[in-house]
Amino acid sequence: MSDYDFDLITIGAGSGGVAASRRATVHGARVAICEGDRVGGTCVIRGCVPKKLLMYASQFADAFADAPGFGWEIVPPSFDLAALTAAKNRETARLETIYRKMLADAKVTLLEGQARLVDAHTVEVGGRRVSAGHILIATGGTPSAPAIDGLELAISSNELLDLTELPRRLLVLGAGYIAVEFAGIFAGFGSEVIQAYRADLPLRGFDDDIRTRLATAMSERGVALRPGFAPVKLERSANGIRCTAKNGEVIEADVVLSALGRRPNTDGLGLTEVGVELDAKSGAIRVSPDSRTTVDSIYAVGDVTDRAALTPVAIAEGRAFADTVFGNTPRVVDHRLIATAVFSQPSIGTIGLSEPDAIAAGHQVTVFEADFRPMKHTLAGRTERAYMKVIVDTASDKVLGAHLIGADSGEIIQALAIAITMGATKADLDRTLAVHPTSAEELVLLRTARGA
Ligand SMILES: Cc1cc2nc3c(=O)[nH]c(=O)nc-3n(C[C@H](O)[C@H](O)[C@H](O)COP(=O)(O)OP(=O)(O)OC[C@H]3O[C@@H](n4cnc5c(N)ncnc54)[C@H](O)[C@@H]3O)c2cc1C
Ligand SMILES: NC(=O)c1ccc[n+]([C@@H]2O[C@H](COP(=O)([O-])OP(=O)(O)OC[C@H]3O[C@@H](n4cnc5c(N)ncnc54)[C@H](O)[C@@H]3O)[C@@H](O)[C@H]2O)c1
Repeated sequence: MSDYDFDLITIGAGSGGVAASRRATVHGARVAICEGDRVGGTCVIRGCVPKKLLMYASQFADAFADAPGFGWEIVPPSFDLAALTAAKNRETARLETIYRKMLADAKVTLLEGQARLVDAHTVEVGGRRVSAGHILIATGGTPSAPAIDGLELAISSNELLDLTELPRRLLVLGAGYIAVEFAGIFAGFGSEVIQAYRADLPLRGFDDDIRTRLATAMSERGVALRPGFAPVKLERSANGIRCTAKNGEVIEADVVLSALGRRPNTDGLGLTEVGVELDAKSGAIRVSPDSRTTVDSIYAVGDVTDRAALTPVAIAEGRAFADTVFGNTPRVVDHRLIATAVFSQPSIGTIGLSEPDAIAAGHQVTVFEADFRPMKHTLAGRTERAYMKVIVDTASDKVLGAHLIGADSGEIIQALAIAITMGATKADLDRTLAVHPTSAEELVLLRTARGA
């Protein structure tokens, strides 16, 4: 028995913190977890889960619009955001109860309150001091607020998820995951959505063939895209909120969503005081590949380290930490091959290198692509197309990246990710029998290289 109260104190009961804490108890560690808000963290309470529930709700708009093509007669449907928000709140409350039970079942002590480091082994939380051999920082991130005059008039995704009244006009600022997902969701609900962003296309860093098709699909679905719009000022107007761009362009809306990125939650934790270094630019905790900070007894995982702000990554980092420190099985998470989905409408699934990144990494590439109208859209009368792109290393035939946009891409990419993580070659895709009739079968029917 050590002199410490616990073997591990985790700060933050979100995706990474809960996963690490539970895994540490499997290895016999005595664990406490501190949480200053709701157990479950961003993903469960104000991120992935409620967002996906809202996305499902939004997709009924497509179903109603498509149904007459399949013989259904639809009386004009109506939508009640207050009813949806209440249902969503019930579900997140249910999940929070499950998370609390999971911690209790694993014998993880929950210490409620904002935690702060006192020294390399001591944490203060809820007016009490507790000590541990190791401390894990898993405090996640929070919406960032760049220096834009009057930005406090805008709301973040946290508040948008709790609206009970549908805005007639919604202005979405930004073009990352959160911006495109919520622009699509609220357009489906029936709001007039304008999405304004600095770049030419949404989703910087994604393959350009996906970005251009997303912009087309969003515009066709009624989201008014305003590229080249760098917001500098928000102010109240007679009819709502007026947002002005650097070039003088003005957009007016009833509600403005600021989706201008997220920053690591490090304020007030006492990190630098005990010697934990932060990255000067991002403010994230600096960690080694095995999640160790600049203080030996303190580790950090998840969004607070700004490696890849995704739930499965936070969970994997948390478990790898626990296995390394308490399970005598040193291992690190490979951040090079991360599959991800953007729940835009239509959704995007992607893994591996984009075409420019593959070329920049020194690969000679062969590109295979399929651009087609999904079968369901024929009777529905939709013009929207689906697109799949597979990037292959010409010399080794290995698949370097796959990029999909179209219905169910967020689902399809998970199965493809298994093959690509195993090192699949294009020949492996070619010898796989198709599942017919599906959209996903196009992935094993790609015969002609682009430009061939
Ligand atoms: C709108 C939205 C949608 C998203 N959708 C997806 C998605 O579809 N798929 C996906 O993979 N990812 C998604 N993400 C990202 C995902 O939610 C995060 O990557 C993930 O939650 C990170 O987990 P974490 O453990 O690092 O932090 P978090 O889950 O943020 O947990 C951190 C916890 O620490 C607590 N905390 C902070 N400071 C203290 C303190 N001083 N004392 C005590 N407790 C503290 C917080 O209250 C919080 O509960 C989304 C994020 C947002 C905002
Ligand atoms: N489906 C998913 O997996 C999912 C969904 C939501 C969020 N997330 C995670 O959360 C992270 C954060 O998402 P996000 O959308 O908030 O951030 P992001 O970093 O993806 O996008 C931020 C956007 O804000 C813009 N921006 C930043 N500062 C600006 C300024 N001063 N003026 C104008 N524009 C500015 C950027 O150019 C970009 O378009 C994502 O990177 C992702 O890892 C994942």
